[in-house]
Amino acid sequence: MPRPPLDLSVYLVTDTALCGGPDGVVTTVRDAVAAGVTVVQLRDPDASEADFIALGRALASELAGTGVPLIVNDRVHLVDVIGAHGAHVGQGDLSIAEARRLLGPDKLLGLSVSSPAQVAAASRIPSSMTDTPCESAPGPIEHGVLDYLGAQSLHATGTKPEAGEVGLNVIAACAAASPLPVVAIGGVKASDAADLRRVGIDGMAVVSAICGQPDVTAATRALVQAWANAQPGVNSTVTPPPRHVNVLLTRPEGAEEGSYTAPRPVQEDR
Ligand SMILES: Cc1ncc(COP(=O)(O)OP(=O)(O)O)c(N)n1
Ligand SMILES: Cc1ncsc1CCOP(=O)(O)O
Ligand SMILES: [Mg+2]
Repeated sequence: MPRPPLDLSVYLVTDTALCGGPDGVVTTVRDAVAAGVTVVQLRDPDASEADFIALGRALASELAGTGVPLIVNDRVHLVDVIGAHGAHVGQGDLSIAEARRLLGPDKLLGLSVSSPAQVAAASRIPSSMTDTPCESAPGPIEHGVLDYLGAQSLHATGTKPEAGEVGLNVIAACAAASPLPVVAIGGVKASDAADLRRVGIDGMAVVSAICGQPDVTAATRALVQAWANAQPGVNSTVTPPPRHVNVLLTRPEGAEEGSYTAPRPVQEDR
């Protein structure tokens, strides 16, 4: 089943320590969503499995009825346990084939990239995802395996120093190379909105621009306003809607659940 289109414009990635603990994460998410955040990712690499599940469930219940999807960082196997809408994985995490197998066809899946080469690699077809492997065949992006990319890092950031910094030109090249929406992450502030929209990025993923801010509502509104005021560039995939909306993953009769075959385009509007 095709997933609904995603509004990535102001994408909050949580940080439990910066928010002052799990209760602070819930409060931050509540205020940020009320102020216009469009996606929430639960990220807590240090949490125990039990604490991660408890916080995830609290966020799922907080987000119920808001239309804002909850994305689980790294721990794809917990998406259903938590009642989340999808997962985000990086280059060093489990493969997108395995992530999609665990998620099934209806959940959202994002992948981190740091270069146009990684966007291209995500577009190459793993033989596990098709019964007709072929060099020129469409890859996971066209197959609807992925929903969006997270391009990192715009700026060096104290939140994740090891992520480094690639700068605006590389972020722009990732957007240009991608048929999927791309959200930028890494030191992103409201003042980056104009540059990011101009080069075709579809949203701003932030941790410290919201988490730990003295006024989460005001900080979020500043991001939302900056994004709304910025002009979209030529590569933006926001308008018209992303192609993946029109791609259907099919499971042949008798095939094991979670196994995938080539998608069937159900509508072509681009
Ligand atoms: C939206 C978004 N983009 C990139 C990342 C980074 O993911 P990853 O490279 O796997 O690093 P960790 O976050 O797992 O430390 C992200 N989380 N979200
Ligand atoms: C999770 C992650 N991945 C790349 S940079 C980053 C952290 C971004 O945090 P901040 O928005 O505070 O710079
Ligand atoms: Mg990861």
